[in-house]
Amino acid sequence: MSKSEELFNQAKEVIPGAVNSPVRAFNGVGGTPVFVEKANGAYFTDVDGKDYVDYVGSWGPMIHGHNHSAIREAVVKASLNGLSFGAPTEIELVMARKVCEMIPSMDQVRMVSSGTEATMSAIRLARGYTGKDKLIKFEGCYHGHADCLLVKAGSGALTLGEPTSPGVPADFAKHTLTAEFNNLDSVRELLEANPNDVATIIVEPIAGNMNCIPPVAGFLEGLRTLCDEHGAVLIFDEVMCGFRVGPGSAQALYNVEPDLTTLGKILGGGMPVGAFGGKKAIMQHLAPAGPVYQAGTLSGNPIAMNAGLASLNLLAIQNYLKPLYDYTERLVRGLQELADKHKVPFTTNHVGSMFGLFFTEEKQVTRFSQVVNSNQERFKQFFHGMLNAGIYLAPSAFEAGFVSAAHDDDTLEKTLTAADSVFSEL
Ligand SMILES: Cc1ncc(COP(=O)(O)O)c(C=O)c1O
Ligand SMILES: NCC(=O)CCC(=O)O
Repeated sequence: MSKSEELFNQAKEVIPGAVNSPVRAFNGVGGTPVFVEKANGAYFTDVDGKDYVDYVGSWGPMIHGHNHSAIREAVVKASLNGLSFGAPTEIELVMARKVCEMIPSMDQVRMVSSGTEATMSAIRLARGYTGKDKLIKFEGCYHGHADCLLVKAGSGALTLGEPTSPGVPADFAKHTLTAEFNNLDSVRELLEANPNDVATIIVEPIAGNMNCIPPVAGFLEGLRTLCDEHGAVLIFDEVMCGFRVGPGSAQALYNVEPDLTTLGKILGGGMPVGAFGGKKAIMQHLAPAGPVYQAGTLSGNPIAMNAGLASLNLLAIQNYLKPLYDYTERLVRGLQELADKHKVPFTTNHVGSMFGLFFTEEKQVTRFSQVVNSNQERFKQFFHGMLNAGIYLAPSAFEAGFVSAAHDDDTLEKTLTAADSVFSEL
């Protein structure tokens, strides 16, 4: 038995499903999750000493590669002054200015400790600001595990077959309306059927929790217009795509300004950080400036802020993201060529350094239903073949993949060599 298997069996005794977050389990692909010992650059090493080229990157934060010296040094240096104070610090001001400067639609920002807290708080704020209760989200989008957002959710909820979680009271879920991603008519219908009731529309501007689906032309612009027409707050959940598709995030890439933005992952450089922010007129409703309550013992934690600032500062380096985009393009093109060579029905999506792989006859995937109908069995075989060859992809067909600044020609060659052999056996 491998050490991972041994640890997995022991962990099942004291941790539900042996993991502290369901997506880490291999329920969607079968088998035993790999227990990690350490990580460096584009690789991690498991407890049995095997190295993997990592395309999960801790589910997004590791855009600079694992164990980046600038971030590690920022953490070590900050830790010498104490770990948490529960009182304001200068680094919080520096970090807030940095975020608002990089994302100009954000006049003000509040730091939290996870993406879940960010979206949950942004929704409460939108409801408090508008005095309305209903929200619109999109089937297959995941915004963390707050009750009102675990309705037809993506990511692990979808992988485990419980997109609407038991434990969410029907009285809460009834305020959550779900539309189809990339389908403006489905949103318009909901708004018309619920006049003056919709507080907010929350969307991942690039869907990354139902595999990877970019917005079709006009979709985000259309949401902006519909929100303006119906007095609803537009929230872009950029927890995943924020800073990954450009320093200004998806809203800069597509040139559409939301009212509120939620952030996480890259924002903390690997430490637990989330944030929400946006127009001052809305943010001023937040306690203690206004009446909508939101709080956190460790919010704005000095170690996390220093790690996050180091992460954001790296993104400011000239042309920093270009090599990641080039790598991602070469990766998906290479995989497509190999799939074609071995006559495996397959297509890909990518934006910036996010990508999605689909085992399907469809030429282009733009809708949730196409993802759900793609060949899950093929994905599982592909996943395990790649894992065996030392290439770590997300253990689910409903997750985006990520490239980091540490991926290079060598990791690309390893990946494509492995894929050539795995596709040949599908
Ligand atoms: C788009 C999006 N929003 C919110 C979340 C929730 O963030 P967290 O897991 O940090 O709570 C995630 C990922 O988990 C995400 O991908
Ligand atoms: N795309 C899925 C996530 O980012 C979630 C990570 C987690 O729940 O551990």
